[in-house]
Amino acid sequence: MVEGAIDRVLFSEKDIAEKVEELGKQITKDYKGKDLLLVCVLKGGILFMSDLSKKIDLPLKMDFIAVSSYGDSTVSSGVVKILKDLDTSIEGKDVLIVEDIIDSGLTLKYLLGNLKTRKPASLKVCTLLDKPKRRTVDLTPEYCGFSIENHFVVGYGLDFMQMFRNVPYVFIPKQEYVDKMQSS
Ligand SMILES: O=P(O)(O)OC[C@H]1O[C@H](OP(=O)(O)OP(=O)(O)O)[C@H](O)[C@@H]1O
Ligand code: HPA
Ligand SMILES: [Mg+2]
Repeated sequence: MVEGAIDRVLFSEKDIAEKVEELGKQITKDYKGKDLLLVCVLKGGILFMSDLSKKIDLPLKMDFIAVSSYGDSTVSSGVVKILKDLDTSIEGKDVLIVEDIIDSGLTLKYLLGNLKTRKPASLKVCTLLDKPKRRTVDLTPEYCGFSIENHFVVGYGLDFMQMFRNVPYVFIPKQEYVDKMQSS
């Protein structure tokens, strides 16, 4: 069913699993002895956070925040809204934000600014994908799975019109498919 929507698979399940393992090992080293709190940025970060957390061999906590700037569009509106806030205080904690993708950087810029005011001991970012050429604000993640060109990508948490988040790999959708869905 998904096949009809795919132009090209960018990262296979195996590519992703290997990268997640590598990132998990690095984070395990870097956060040893710290009070690690993973903050998943919903909804896109859910699959990555779930897999990544299993590869971090440390006691850690998790919390979730939901923000939105895209809605059903493939272009950021530039206006970021908190749809669901964290359940707990992050004061004194070593916070690692887990994102599926950094595109313009507007979502993260807003989140970093907002979370910084809550006095975490440290605040860093781990993203599966990064599109550095699309950046409109200056921002570099401490941990990044793959740097990609300016493609709209879908799968492994990333949606197109809220669909395909459950696809276990990352793909570029066919332009005809995107156009057809957006016009219907
Ligand atoms: O760097 P930016 O241009 O801000 O784009 C990146 C953000 O946009 C997407 O989320 P979206 O707001 O679409 O919500 P979702 O995670 O629920 O899909 C994605 O998951 C990132 O959070
Ligand atoms: O390439 C993307 N795909 C899906 N959602 C996104 N949000 C920002 N960039 C993207
Ligand atoms: Mg998101």
